[in-house]
Amino acid sequence: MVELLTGFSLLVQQFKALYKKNIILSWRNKRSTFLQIFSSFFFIFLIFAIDKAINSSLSSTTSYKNIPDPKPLVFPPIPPCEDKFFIKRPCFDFVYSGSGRRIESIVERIRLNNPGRVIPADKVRSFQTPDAVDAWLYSDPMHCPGALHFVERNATVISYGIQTNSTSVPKRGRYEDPTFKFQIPLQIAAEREIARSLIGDPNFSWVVGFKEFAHPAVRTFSSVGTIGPTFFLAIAMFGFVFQIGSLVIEKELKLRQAMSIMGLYETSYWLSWLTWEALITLLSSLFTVLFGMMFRFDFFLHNSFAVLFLVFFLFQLNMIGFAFMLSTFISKASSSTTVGFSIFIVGFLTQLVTAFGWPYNKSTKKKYKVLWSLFPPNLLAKALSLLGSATATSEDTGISWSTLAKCHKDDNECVITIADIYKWLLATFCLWILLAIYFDNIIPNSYGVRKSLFYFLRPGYWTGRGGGKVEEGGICSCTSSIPPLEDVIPDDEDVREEESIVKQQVLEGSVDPNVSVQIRGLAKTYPGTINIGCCKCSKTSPYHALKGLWVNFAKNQLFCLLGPNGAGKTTAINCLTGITPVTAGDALIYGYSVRSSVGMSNIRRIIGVCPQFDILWDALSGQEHLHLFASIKGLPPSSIKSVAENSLAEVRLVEAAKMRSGSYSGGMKRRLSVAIALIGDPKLVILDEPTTGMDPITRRHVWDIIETAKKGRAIVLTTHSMEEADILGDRIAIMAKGRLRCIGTSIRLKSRFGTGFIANVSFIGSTPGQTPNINGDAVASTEPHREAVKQFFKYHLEVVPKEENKAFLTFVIPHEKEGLLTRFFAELQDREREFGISDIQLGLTTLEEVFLNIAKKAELEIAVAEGILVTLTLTSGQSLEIPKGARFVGIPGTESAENPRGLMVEVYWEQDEDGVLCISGHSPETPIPPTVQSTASATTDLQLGRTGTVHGFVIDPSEVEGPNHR
Ligand SMILES: Nc1ncnc2c1ncn2[C@@H]1O[C@H](COP(=O)(O)OP(=O)(O)OP(=O)(O)O)[C@@H](O)[C@H]1O
Repeated sequence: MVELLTGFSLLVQQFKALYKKNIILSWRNKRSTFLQIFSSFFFIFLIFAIDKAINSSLSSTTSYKNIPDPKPLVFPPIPPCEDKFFIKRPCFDFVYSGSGRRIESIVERIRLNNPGRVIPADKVRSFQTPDAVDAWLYSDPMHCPGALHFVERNATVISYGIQTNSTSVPKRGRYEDPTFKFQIPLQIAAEREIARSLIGDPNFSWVVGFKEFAHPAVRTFSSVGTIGPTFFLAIAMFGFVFQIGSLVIEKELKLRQAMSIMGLYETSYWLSWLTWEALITLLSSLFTVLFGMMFRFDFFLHNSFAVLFLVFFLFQLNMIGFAFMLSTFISKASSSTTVGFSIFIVGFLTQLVTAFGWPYNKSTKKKYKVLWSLFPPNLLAKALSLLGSATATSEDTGISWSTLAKCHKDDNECVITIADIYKWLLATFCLWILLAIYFDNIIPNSYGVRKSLFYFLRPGYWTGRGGGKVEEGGICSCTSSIPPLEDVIPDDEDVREEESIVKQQVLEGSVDPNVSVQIRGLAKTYPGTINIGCCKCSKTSPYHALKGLWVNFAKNQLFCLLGPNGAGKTTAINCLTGITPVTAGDALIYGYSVRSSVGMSNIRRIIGVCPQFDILWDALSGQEHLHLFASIKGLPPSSIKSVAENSLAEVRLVEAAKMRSGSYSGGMKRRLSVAIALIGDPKLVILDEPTTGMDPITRRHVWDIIETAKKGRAIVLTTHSMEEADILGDRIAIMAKGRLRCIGTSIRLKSRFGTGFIANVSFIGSTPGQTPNINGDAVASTEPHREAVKQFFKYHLEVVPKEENKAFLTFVIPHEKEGLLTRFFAELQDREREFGISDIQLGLTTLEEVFLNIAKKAELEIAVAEGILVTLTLTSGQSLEIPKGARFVGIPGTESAENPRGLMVEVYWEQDEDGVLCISGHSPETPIPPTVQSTASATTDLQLGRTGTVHGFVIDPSEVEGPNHR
């Protein structure tokens, strides 16, 4: 036997294998990995394009340009009113108030002497008083950019006033400056003409020049700092959505569960994802900064490379941690895009709020800052705004490693620095990871299993001794009380005997060395839950899926568990593999208890499981699956390759070894699952319906593999194929409704539960060659023959037909009549012509029949216990209400002189595809035999039912068939 790795070396091996799996998955999913790493190029290009558009709209403003040597602006003219942004036509270049000849002449000269353009007379409007101007401006807004108010005080004094619309109005991204555009030209014109008028020289030289400061270009708008947060959030969203998707899909497809059963350490699992995503994030951040530099943004060129890189890296890492945490709440991978989109929208809005200065200012309380900083996009917005304002002008040197913890010298509202943001991002990242692990443990998994809210307070959790204790049901739902399980003594003698052997061994504390698994009264009740929703409460009642199993599985043997759907087979397997906790009882696997966490971790090392549904990664090949599971199992690294090769050869997948399992056929997937279950030489192999979906050739091949695998180990197999059970099973048990109904070898079951021999008699005139005429004469002619044959069977073998129709009769002949059969059939054959028989078929009972009988019996048991009534419609048209499952039913009111005890029918029951019992037909009405005690007169069941239907009365089959008849 191979020595498996343990402890730290196993953890490292598992980590490496999972890390490799993540690399392969990312490589096979190139498009999303490419987007994760390089999407920054696209977004930075967008920022670049937006920046260019903004720059071109700002290029006409002087603040944008470097002005080392400003030009003087001489005689700025009064512009035409149409030049004003947003003007209503007709408009006036200016209006004025004041009266008198001198004022009129001043206005006249302003018009005529306007530099470069004479202002037309109809473009100037006069008013008597300033109040009149105001009234006009108020009632006709936006028809004029400025007004002059003249007052002639005396011959040497003329005063004037100016009004302009000081609102700076934007147009196509530019702003109008009313002071320079309207106010100053009006002022110069008014003063010039007043001076000339007072001096009396109309040509008096009046030169006024304006000159702005020499200044470097000022970038009051940082594209990266302003629109960057949204774009960089979008970049991070790729990684965020892919990460949630990857984690949830492994949960949804139960891949994680499968790895856990194989003995996967949680630490390896989380570490493998974390380190891989950290690497992708690192590359993505590196390229973000490099692309930013490539597009020559001051933001990227002037701030230190390391500072920028850390901002993007820590932010994206934080988002990955956030994704880890959110993934614990999501159960469907398809929801990850919706979650990502919602986070993006919320992030966009909160980043807007952050950009407006809230809550990172001195007046906002600290608690709001703390709360706000818990959402990573807000920290990014703040960091980018700090880095943006640190590179606003060419004078600003940006933020370097040494100024990381310092506020910008002009920032009076500085409450947070880049260094603080780093600390916040790191701290919240750790918080998300811890919360992810915590929620992962306390939120019920797909089997409804979770740990208690305070599981981490148990010392056993940290020491590995007793920390595996789990609970069932949601956190916000209370489980209803579980009704006790009644102690039922099994009907079947073999099951009773098996139970007493196990109980005896438990009592004596003796361990049979030939026993691999000892199941000791294993019971499983799924707790009913009361889910308290916002509008209504939903309640489910507890369900006893396993009602106390006592059984030993021997070594070197295949134990086959059969049972109808819902019998509890998978539940039993899940209890053995630790997927679901047991409610009562225990199971020892090679001496280790499934109830103890230490026992369970030992069990995981010695079992291999092929689950009911294939649990495989579509993107991994068969070979990669085997390498991964062999590593998780702890096989020494040197042996993994050869073990995988042998396994592939065993299941005939060598040629498909390198093909992705997504392209495997159903049968190939099942074979791969069987190979995974057998890897690492497990001492107990559990195969849950391993041959489902296989063609007969492949199935036979897998049977060979299983047969070979029996040596040296115990195998538990569940199947719905009776042939498979018959061929492979050394011991077979049939379960129904959570209990073992029978146990033993195939032959024993057939002889005990098989109905014996089945004889099928068909009649001349009913076969295709002898099709009856349209009136059914030929069929009608079989009636006397059928009666004669029935009498013949009744007389010689004491059997009545199990099934009959116009074409044939089916008789079940019990085993004890075996001795009479040779003579009986010889005679029947001799009288074939006389009886109008066309064919006689005789067959042995099959395991399938045993199965159907047991399943039906269990169903009847439940039906009788529940006392459900169903309606039986007789051929006469009369309806009877009878208990579900009743076989012989007496018809009330049929007593006559001829039949003093009345008439009865035998009801035939069958199970539909859901296993529910329904009536398939009934025998002709026959007189109730005198041996029957319970008749209509003896029962009180004669009254009319609720619906007015008559109740039939149940007759004990033993009274009809006699005590020896089964
Ligand atoms: N998590 C659960 N919560 C409540 N009831 C459950 C749960 N899992 C299984 N059951 C119920 O327990 C019963 C046994 O289910 P189980 O899956 O063990 O049957 P099975 O014998 O494996 O059937 P199949 O042949 O269809 O696989 C079923 O009635 C099922 O509805």
